[in-house]
Amino acid sequence: MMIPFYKMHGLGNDFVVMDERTERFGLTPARIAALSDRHRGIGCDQFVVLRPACRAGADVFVRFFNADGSESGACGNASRCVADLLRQQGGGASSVLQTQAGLLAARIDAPGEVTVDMGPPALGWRDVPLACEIDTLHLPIDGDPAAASMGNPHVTFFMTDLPDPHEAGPALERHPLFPERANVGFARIMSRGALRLRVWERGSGLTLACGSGACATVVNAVRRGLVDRTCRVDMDGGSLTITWRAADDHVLMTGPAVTSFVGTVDLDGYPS
Ligand SMILES: N[C@@H](CCC[C@H](N)C(=O)O)C(=O)O
Repeated sequence: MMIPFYKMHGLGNDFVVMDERTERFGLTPARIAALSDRHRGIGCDQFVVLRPACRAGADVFVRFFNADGSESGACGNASRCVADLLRQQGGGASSVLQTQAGLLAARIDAPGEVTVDMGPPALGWRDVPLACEIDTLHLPIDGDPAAASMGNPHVTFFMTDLPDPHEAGPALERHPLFPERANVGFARIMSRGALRLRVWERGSGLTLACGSGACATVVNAVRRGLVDRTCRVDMDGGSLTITWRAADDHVLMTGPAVTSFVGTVDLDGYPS
């Protein structure tokens, strides 16, 4: 069964996008993990599945899966890519994405440049979630990290020297305090308006950029009084501009969305 897909990326955080709006392809977690494999499959950090929207006002229902086949409620970089894909397919300059974490409004600022309203962060211990009642601004873990949910769980370490995320990332992702695992951000404050970030992503490992991680890091940095509400986030793959709007508590993320190529894949060669 030959199935079309889009290969897209936001700052090098790369995606396979499959459109199941008219037909289902049997995309089980095992099949998604196999397709995401960089050596034996197509290869991507996240696998994105489009389905028909079932909420009023939404244009499409978007599901995000990590390279290991696990599902996430949010993916900032992929949200920008899907909004730009809808534009390429004849949609307008704005769209509404239905996700597991709620409705996200997206606006095309220019072709390939997108702002997504990622909604308000969730800052309660149950929201992240954490395993027990703890102040999310100071977790009892070496390095005094903070936690926040942007529809997915993030923990942020503020440091003067950034470590190699491969060293501490895997153990922190599965720390007992995070019952659903966590995305682990290592951030260095550069000024009130800029920070440097590397993220070890739950289910995918180190990526070149993490949109929801950039949002969570700015939220945590603002809560700690370290940066202003609009902040540039520099990652290995490039920069995003994040604004945590005081008026309504929403987090806005602006950055690029790129289509690398369109292809087809024979799904019969992959486990079902
Ligand atoms: N790359 C993403 C986040 C993808 C999901 C994450 N790994 C999770 O499991 O929550 C982004 O750009 O936000």
